[in-house]
Amino acid sequence: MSGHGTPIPMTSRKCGPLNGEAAVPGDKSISHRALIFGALAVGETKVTGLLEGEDVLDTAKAMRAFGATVTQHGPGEWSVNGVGVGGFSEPDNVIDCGNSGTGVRLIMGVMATQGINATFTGDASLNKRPMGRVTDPIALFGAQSVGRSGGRLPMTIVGATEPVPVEYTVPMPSAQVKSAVLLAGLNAPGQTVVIEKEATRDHTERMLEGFGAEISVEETEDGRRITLTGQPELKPQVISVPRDPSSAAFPTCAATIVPGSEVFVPGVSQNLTRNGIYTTLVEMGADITFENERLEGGEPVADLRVRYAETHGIEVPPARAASMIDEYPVLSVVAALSTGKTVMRGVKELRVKECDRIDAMARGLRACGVTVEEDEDTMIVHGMGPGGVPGGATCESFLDHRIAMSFMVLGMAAQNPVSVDDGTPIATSFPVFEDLMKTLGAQITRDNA
Ligand SMILES: O=C(O)C1=C[C@@H](OP(=O)(O)O)[C@@H](O)[C@H](O)C1
Ligand SMILES: C=C(OP(=O)(O)O)C(=O)O
Repeated sequence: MSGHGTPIPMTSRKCGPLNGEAAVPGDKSISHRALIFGALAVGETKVTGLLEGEDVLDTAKAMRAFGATVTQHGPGEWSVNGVGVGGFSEPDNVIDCGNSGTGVRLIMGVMATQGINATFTGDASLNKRPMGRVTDPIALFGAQSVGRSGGRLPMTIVGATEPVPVEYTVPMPSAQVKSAVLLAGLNAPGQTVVIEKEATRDHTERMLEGFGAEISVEETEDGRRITLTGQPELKPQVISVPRDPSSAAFPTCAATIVPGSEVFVPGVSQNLTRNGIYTTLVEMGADITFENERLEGGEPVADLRVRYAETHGIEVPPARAASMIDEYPVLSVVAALSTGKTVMRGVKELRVKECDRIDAMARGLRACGVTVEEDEDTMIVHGMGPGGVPGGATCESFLDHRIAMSFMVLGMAAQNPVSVDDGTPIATSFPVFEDLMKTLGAQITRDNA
């Protein structure tokens, strides 16, 4: 697959103990939202700790194309001069969201009720992902869409000129869909209601409140019922983006499986809608201490101290899936190096990420000598115990950053080197992954350097 320039094959070799500090970049979900909400506020929003990964940079470009002024002042330090709710102008060109499902889906939601049209595209991975989950609800507001068959990008959205508010129950656990509907509701008069049966990451709700919108959340028998009053004036904010718990999962899992390791991972968001991986690792026997728990920019954060531990398989509760959805690939690596089997159910959403993540991990793990069972909604990894994975394969990353990073982590503890055919997608979410892991002691090489 192409989409990120010339592929860069990478290899990770068994290494000695990982030691030191792993200060991972800012949270990707919050970074996208900081730029989008900043673009909808009247005045200047200031952001520090913004993730400068490709996904977020594509959202920054998109916000400029819709009329906001987005400026970088220094590393992670940005400002956004917004145009106000309903103030987007029609872009002159196609909006390319690269590899980012979050970017395209949230932006489609925002522009869908602004009486303008826009055409969206992405890379070879994004153009395969389903957009019907957003175009269905935005049609209720009065927006129209025409894309490729199967609801795929490239796609044009004809925004509603006289949007009506809606009540919508999100049919799958998806923070992107929930957020797209809320963002569309922002420019509809009256109250838009979104119901989610299972709680998903709540950054949109928190940020809407922070920017001054009228929003309430009720826990009901049907799930979380979110009510938003449309057409508020959003007030610019000063946002400090916490470090990304999804990125932090990579050094955390690496330290857990490489004997003798001790790694300090500072300032990681412990938002309950995001921290399922840490609960799961602790249940598996990982040695993680949560130090200096505090609030930063309205998000709970902690410093993690992670030491090597022998881990064992567990049944991961399906109810936890939404809070760790992006971490199953790297969890399956820890599972392979644990004793006993790890059962992951309720994970079919993994099949519609940057690639089919169940299939990608199953293929790569099997090539490395691990037994994996799967069905549509389940992945079961038969652990080979500490040090027990043969490795020695080249795994496909399918334009998926999390798959590429997961196999790099596997290589650190497998008996033989593990390679990926292409490491370039890592730059979408964790551009400093390679350098950071090498500083800790990982042996990662670029094979065509
Ligand atoms: O809203 C967000 O920022 C995200 C939601 C999740 O996607 P879904 O909404 O498709 O589950 C997650 O996988 C993605 O990395 C980021
Ligand atoms: C699924 C992911 O991102 P997105 O849907 O934004 O492409 C991810 O980062 O793991």
